[in-house]
Parts: sequence; C-alpha cells; structure tokens
Amino acid sequence: MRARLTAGSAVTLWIIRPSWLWRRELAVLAVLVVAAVAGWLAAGWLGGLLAAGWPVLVVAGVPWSRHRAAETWRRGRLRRHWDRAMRFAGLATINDRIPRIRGHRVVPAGDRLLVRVPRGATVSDLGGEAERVAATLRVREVRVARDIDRADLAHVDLVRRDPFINPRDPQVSEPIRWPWAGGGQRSLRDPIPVAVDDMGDQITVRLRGKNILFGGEPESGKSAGLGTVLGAAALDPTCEIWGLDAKRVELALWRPVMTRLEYDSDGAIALAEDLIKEMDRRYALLESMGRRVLGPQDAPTILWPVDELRFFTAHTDRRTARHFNGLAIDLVARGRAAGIIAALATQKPSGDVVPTSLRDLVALRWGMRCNTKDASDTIMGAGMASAGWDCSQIDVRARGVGLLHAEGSMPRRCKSFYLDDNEIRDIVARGVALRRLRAGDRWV
Ligand SMILES: Nc1ncnc2c1ncn2[C@@H]1O[C@H](COP(=O)(O)OP(=O)(O)OP(=O)(O)O)[C@@H](O)[C@H]1O
Repeated sequence: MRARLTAGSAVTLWIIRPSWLWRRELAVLAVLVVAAVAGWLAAGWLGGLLAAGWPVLVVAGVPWSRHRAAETWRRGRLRRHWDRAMRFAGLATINDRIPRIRGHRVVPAGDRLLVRVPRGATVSDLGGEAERVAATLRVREVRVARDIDRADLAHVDLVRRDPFINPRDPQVSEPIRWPWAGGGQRSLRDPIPVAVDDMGDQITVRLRGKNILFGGEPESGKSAGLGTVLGAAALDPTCEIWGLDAKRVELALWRPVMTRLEYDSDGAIALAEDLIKEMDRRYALLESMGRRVLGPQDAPTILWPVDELRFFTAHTDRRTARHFNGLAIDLVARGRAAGIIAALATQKPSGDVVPTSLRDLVALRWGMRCNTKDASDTIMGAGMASAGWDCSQIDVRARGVGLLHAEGSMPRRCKSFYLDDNEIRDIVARGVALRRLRAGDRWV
C-alpha cells in the first residue's frame, strides 16, 4: 500500500504538521494578539501595547517563569530539530509517522530522551541511523538503547559535550565527592556508589558474590576507583581487608583498618595460601550446615585488594608467578560463595599480566584509559573495543574516567568518585572506631 498525496494530505503535511511543532509558540502569540486587539479597541494603541506588554514583562521579570519559558522554548526547539533529523535520516514511515519524543530530561552530557517508534518501524532502524541523526542535530554522538520491556520504546542520549572535561582547566580532572565520605557505618553487601555516568546518574556496584578488576595506564585513576571499594569495606566493621600492595604506598593510608597487608611476592603467596585455607574452612562449615552460601552471621566478608597485579602475576621469577597465578585463580573462582571478594588493579593490562582464565572469572571490570585496543580488550573482554567499548578512546586528560562493565549489562562510561588523603584518613579513623565498638570497647 502506498499513501497518495491528495489536497487534504498536502495541507496536513505542509501546514498542519509543521504548525503543530510550533503550537506552544503560536498559542502564546495568539493570546498576545487577542490581548493587544482587545486593549486597542478599549483604549487605543497605548491600551493595546499595555495589554500585550505587561504579561511579557511579568514572565521575563520573574526568575521562575523566565526559567520555565526558556525551558519550554528549548524543548520545543529540540522537538523541531528532532523532527527534521528523523526525516533527513529517512525514518518517516510510508504514512509519514516518525519516532516521537515521549519524555525529555536535561543531563550533564546533553539530553536524554524517551522515544517511541511508529508502527512498522523498530528501534534498530533508529539505532542504525544514529550517526546521520547526530550529524543533522550537530551533536557529538547519539546513543540508542531499546527499552527492556517495550520493543517500541528507545532510550536516546544526545551527547553534546564531555561532562568529565573540566571547562575551567581541561588538564585538571575535577574530583566528584564520594557520597559515603561523610557517613557512618555501611555494609559491603549494600550497593556501593562508585561513579557517576556521563548522564549524571550515580553508578552503584554490588560486590556480594562478585570480584572486580581495574585496569588502565599509569595515572589513569585505578587507585581512586579501588578507593571507593576500600572506603566501603573500611566503613563496614564486619569486613576484613587482606591486601597486597606492590608499591607500598597505595594502600598505606588504609593500613589501620586492614587485617593483613603484604608487599612482596613471598608475603603475597603466604597471604593467598592463608586465604585459601580460610576459604576451605568456610566451605567445610557450609557443608556441615547443609547450605550453599555463607551469610553475614557465619563469617566476616573478606576484601582482597591487590594494587599492581603485574608485580605478582608476571613476577620475574617464573615459578613464583605460576604459583601465585594458581592461587589467585583458585581464590577468584571459589572465593565468592565463601565471602571472599577480590579487587584487582593492574597498570599493564596484557595477557601475560591478567591471564584470561583469571579475567573471565571476574564479573565486574573497570577499564580506565588504556594505550591500545588490545589493552582495553584485556580488561573489558575480547572484541569489546571493536564493538565500540574501547578504553584507548578515553581522553587522556579525563583522569578517573573509564568503562565499567558489570555482568549482564553493557559497559557504561563513567567517572569514579575521588577520595583525597584527608578524606581517606577520616574514613579510616571512623572504620577503626567502628571496629573497636564492635569488639566491645565502650571507650571509643
Ligand atoms: N576520579 C577522579 N577524579 C579526579 N581526579 C582523579 C580521579 N582519579 C584519578 N584522579 C587524578 O589522577 C591521579 C592519578 O590517579 P590514581 O593514582 O588513582 O591513578 P592510578 O591509575 O592508580 O596510577 P598508578 O598506576 O600510577 O598507580 C590522582 O592523583 C588524581 O589527581
């Protein structure tokens, strides 16, 4: 079936539809014209000027109404541009329906739209034309994601700017305060706020039964990301932290809340062996209780942070490296149900440093800026860079920005919260006090 152009449809197409996009502006104009004519009839030209002029002055003079009017104008303009972009991208159906905006939210990176595609079209048609739509709208990027529940709805992000580049000084990455920095007791089992995505939404991760891997070039912000996880563990008095720190200074501030901290390969192997003994003891306990998962009342959660994984997994002594890798793979594979969570950070994301057998066991992967696509794939997974999730594309100035890939969802571009040294000291002091209180010390 083809739609035929009749006189009626031509009027609809070229007069009614374009006017509909200007309906609010036309309605305001009509009201002002009516007021001006009524004023002119009642009191001459001065009356007409006053009748039309005072509403304009009031709206412009009151900040609230001025803001609302500007917002309405902006939304109307976006709808008109969207309409044009859809038609230029060839997304109008044979009966001239286009994907329509159903919801609109202004976000730090630009605009987030909820769009409904017309009958006969799919969200993938819109996704396929994203680049053309972006060019017509003159924006950086258009991202299209289908709604999980409704095939006719799409979540469309119009990315106008990089919200993570500091407009005042692009060389300085502006820190975002961690929401838990000023709070009291927390639980590592709760969703932990770790970052903000480029649409301004907070990202939380659930570490229960999961491990997390941070990778990226030096100074890309891995320790800052790891800091949010350590902060949550510090504020959870039921949690123990058994850490490895090849550089000695990265975990130094967290020392007072840590149960164990080792620096060299011998210490790392001894710690990993002790963790495996503890894990086996917990599995034996579970077996005796006839359960499969450990509860918070059975044993404390153990966080196992490793800063600079390369030093241990790619140690110059091959036997030591092999031994450590075997222990690490065992811990990451079996530790989850026993309440042992690994948080691994590596500066050199390559196959020899992060064996794929280890990486594939880690559910949460956070790739900060990398030098190459291969390095990016080592963290995010094979083929992710070619699919558009490439950490080497992250702006070198955007410290702390990365792609966070949680199991079962697409990676999200985000910037981690940042804890400065004073905030860490403050959290650690509270963590120590919470642990003493829990141990029964009433003098805290
Ligand atoms: N989320 C962030 N917000 C603001 N600044 C950040 C953020 N993350 C990192 N930075 C800046 O980048 C610097 C390096 O960060 P960080 O030490 O976390 O990097 P790294 O990848 O762990 O480095 P290395 O591999 O050398 O240990 C920090 O000192 C800080 O100035």
